Amino acid sequence: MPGFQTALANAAAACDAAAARASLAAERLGDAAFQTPVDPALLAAERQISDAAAASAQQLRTDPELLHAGRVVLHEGRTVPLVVPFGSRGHLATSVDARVEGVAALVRTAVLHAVATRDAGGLRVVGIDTATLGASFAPLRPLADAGVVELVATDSRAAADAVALAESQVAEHIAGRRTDRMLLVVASLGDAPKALVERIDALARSGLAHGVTVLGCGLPSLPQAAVMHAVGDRVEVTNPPAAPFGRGDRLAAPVAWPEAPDPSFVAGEAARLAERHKDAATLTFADLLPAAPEAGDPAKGLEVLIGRDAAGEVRLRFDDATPHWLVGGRTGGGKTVLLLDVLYGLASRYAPTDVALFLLDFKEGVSFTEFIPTERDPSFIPHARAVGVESDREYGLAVLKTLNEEMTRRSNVMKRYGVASFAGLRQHEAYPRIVCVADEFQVLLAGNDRVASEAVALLENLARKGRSYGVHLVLASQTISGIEALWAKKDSIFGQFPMRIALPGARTVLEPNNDAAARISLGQVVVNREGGTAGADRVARFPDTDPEAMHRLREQLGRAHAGVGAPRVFYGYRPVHLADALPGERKPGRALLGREVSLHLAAAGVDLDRRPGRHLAVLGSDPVGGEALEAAVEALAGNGTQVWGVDFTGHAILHPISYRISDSEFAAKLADVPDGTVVAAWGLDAAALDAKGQKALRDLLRTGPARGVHLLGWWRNFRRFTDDIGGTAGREDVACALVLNLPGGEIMGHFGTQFQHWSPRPGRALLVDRHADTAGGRLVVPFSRPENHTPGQRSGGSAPNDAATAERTRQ
Ligand SMILES: Nc1ncnc2c1ncn2[C@@H]1O[C@H](COP(=O)(O)OP(=O)(O)OP(=O)(O)O)[C@@H](O)[C@H]1O
Repeated sequence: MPGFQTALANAAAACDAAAARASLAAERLGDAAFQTPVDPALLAAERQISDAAAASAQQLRTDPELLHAGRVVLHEGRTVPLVVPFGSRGHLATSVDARVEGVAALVRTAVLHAVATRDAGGLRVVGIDTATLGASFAPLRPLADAGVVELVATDSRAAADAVALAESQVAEHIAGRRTDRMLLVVASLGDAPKALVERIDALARSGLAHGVTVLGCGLPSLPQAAVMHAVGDRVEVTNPPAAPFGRGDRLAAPVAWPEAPDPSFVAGEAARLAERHKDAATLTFADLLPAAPEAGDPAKGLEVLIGRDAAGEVRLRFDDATPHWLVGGRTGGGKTVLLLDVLYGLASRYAPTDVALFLLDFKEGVSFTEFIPTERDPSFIPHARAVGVESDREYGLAVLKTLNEEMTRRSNVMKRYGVASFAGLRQHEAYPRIVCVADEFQVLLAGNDRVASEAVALLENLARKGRSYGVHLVLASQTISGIEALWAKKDSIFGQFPMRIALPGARTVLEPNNDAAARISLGQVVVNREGGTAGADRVARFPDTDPEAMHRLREQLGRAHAGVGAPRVFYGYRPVHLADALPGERKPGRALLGREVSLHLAAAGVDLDRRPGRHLAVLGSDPVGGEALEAAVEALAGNGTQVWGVDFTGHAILHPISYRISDSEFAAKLADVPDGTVVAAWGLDAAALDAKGQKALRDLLRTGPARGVHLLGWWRNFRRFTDDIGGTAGREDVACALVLNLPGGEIMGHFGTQFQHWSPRPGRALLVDRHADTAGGRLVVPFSRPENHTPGQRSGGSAPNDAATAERTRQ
C-alpha cells in the first residue's frame, strides 16, 4: 500500500497545516467568520486524499494489516474511508461498546475483513459480548458454526475463558507452536472486573508480536490501539501508535461510524467464508494417504496425518513422548472413523514388516472388517496380524499375553546387543513396531474376576515398558466406566498415556477442568499431548472414511506384499465347524472338539494315547455337547480309528461309527470292547447301569487306555457323571472334560477351585485336560453341526473365516 499511505501521510500533513492556518484565522476573525470560507489548501489536500483513496480502494479491501473503520467526513460532501493499522500492526478501541449501532457495525466489518483477508484457517476469532448477549455476533453465525468464531462469551465466566484462550494463543505463539492469528473482539464487557480488563490490556501489549489482535469496544485505554472516541454522533480518532495520521494526537477531521452493511450482504459473506474455511480445514480421507504406499523408517517412531487445524496439518505420533493413546467419545462421535484414519494412515506409510497391527473390538459391531478378507472383497491390510470382531475377553487377554511375551523376547535380544531402546534394536534387527488397538476396552476389564485382574496387570506392564520395545497401545472407550475401571491403577497406567484424543462428548479423557470436548462437533477432535491438561489442546478436523480410497489402498498393498497372509480373525459371534479344520489340524488319535479362543485360534481337542485317564467327559445339557462329540468321532474315524457308538438321546448323527451299540446291550458290551476302539456315548446319564454295569464302566475307564480303548461320553447331568466314575476316587480316571453350561460353583468340587469363576455362556465351553497345560481349563468354541449355522445366528464361535482364507492365514 505505499502509494496510498504516502499520499495519506502527505495529505494528513497538509491537513494539519491547513487546519493550523484555519484555526489561526478563526482566532483572528471569530467563529462566525470562519464558517464560510474554507482554506483552498485544505480543500486541495482533501481532494488529494479522496483521489488516492479511490485509487487504492481495491488494495485496501485485501490488506489484513489495514481496517476500514468508518468514514472521514470531508468538505464538499466528500468522504473517504478511515483506514487504521490492524492485524499485526495495531489494535483498535472505541470509547463506547457495541450497544451503539455504529460500533456493532464496526465489529461485524472487522471480523469479516479479518477472516476474508487471511488464508482459510489462518485466523481464529474469539468474542466477548456480555452486554448484548452475543447479539453483535448474531449475523456472523455461519462463522461460529464453522469454528472460525470459536467462542462468543456472553457471561463473565465465559469472558474469562475467552481471555484465557487468547492468552494461550500468545503462549503457544511464543513457544513456536502456532503461527496463526487470533482476533479477540470485545464487543461489550458490561461491569467486568478490573482484573479482566488488565488481562486484556496485557494481551494488547504482547499480542501484536505474538498472534493476537484486539478490537476493544468500550475500552478506550487499550494499549497499542488507535482509539475512536464518540463525540456526539461523530467520532474523533486518536493517532494509531505505530503509524500516526499526522502531527497532532488525533486525525484532524471528523469521522462517522461505519454504516451498517446490508444484512443480506453480511449473511452471504459469513456463509461464503464459513464454506471456504470448512473446505480448507477438512482434508479428505484420500488426502491422508500418500499416492503410493510408502515404507517409512519406524526406528524413531510412527507418524500419521489425521487432519488439519488453524495452525496447519495435525499429525499424531507413536514414539517415546506419546507411546500410548487414550481415545474417548460418545457413541456416534466418530471414534471408529478416527481409528480407521489412523490405521489406514499407518498402513500406507510403513511396510507390514515394520508395523504390525493387533485389533480388538469388544463391542457388538463390525469396526475392523476393513482389515480382513470377506466374501465380497478378498482384499485385506497385510499389516494386521490379528483381528478380533466382537472379541471375547479371553481373546483380548490372549492378545495382551502375546504382546507381553513379545516384549520379553525383544528384551532378551536387546540385552544381547547391549541396546536399551527400540531404535537401538532396529540397528541390528528389523522388528516391527506393534500397535494394539482395543475398542471398548472397558469390557475386558469389567468385573472382578481372573480375566479382569490379569488384563489390568498385562496392560500395566505394556503401558510401562511398551515404549522401549516398540509396543504401543490405543485404548478407546465411549463410556466413563472404561476409564474408571483402571482408576485404581490410574497413575501407573494412565500416566503412560500422555496422548489424549477426545471426540465430541468425551470429557473423561481430558482433565476435569478441560471442557474442550464439549465445544466440538462431529468431524472435530481434541488432540492433547499433555495428559488432557486444559490449554494444551489442538482442535482438528478429520475426514470421514472413503470406502473407495480404502479399497484402493488394500489393493495396492496386496500387490506390493503378495506373499503376506491374511490376518487371523476371531469372530466372537460365529459358530465353528469341523469341516473348516485344516488337514494339519487332524491327527490320528486326536479327538477334535472346537477352536481355542486364543490368538492362533488353534483346533482344540484331546489326544487319546495310552496314558491312564485318557477319556473325555462332555458335561452339561447344552445340545452343542452332542454336536461336539459328533465332531470328535468324525475326526477320529476320518483318521482310521474304530469307533463304537451308543445314543441315549435319539438325536446323534452316527454315520462315522463302525458299530452301533443298542441302548439295551450297552452295559454288557462294555466288557467286550476290542483293543484300539473308541466308545462314543451320547446321553450317558440316561444309560441303565446296574452295579455290574457301573463296574464294567469303571474298569474300562481304568484299564482301557493301556490297550487303546477310550470313552468319549456326554453326560447331561453332572451328578450322574460323578456317580458313574465313582466320585472322587475315580477323578483321575477321566482326565479330560468339555464343560458346557455348568457354573463354576458346581464343578469346582470336582475340578478344583480355579474353576470358580467359570461362567457358562452360549457357544463357549471349557476344555480341561489334567495331563496338559490346559489343566486350568481353556476356553473353546465347540464345533457345531454345519446345518445349524444360519445367517445372523449368534450362538458364538470363532474361526479363520473360511477354509480358503484359512489356507492363506498366517501360522
Ligand atoms: N470426520 C467425520 N466427518 C464426517 N462424518 C463423520 C466423521 N466422523 C464420523 N462421521 C460419521 O459419524 C457417524 C458415526 O461415526 P463412527 O461410527 O466413527 O462413530 P463411533 O464413535 O465409532 O460410534 P460407535 O462407537 O457408536 O460405533 C458415521 O456415520 C460417520 O460417517
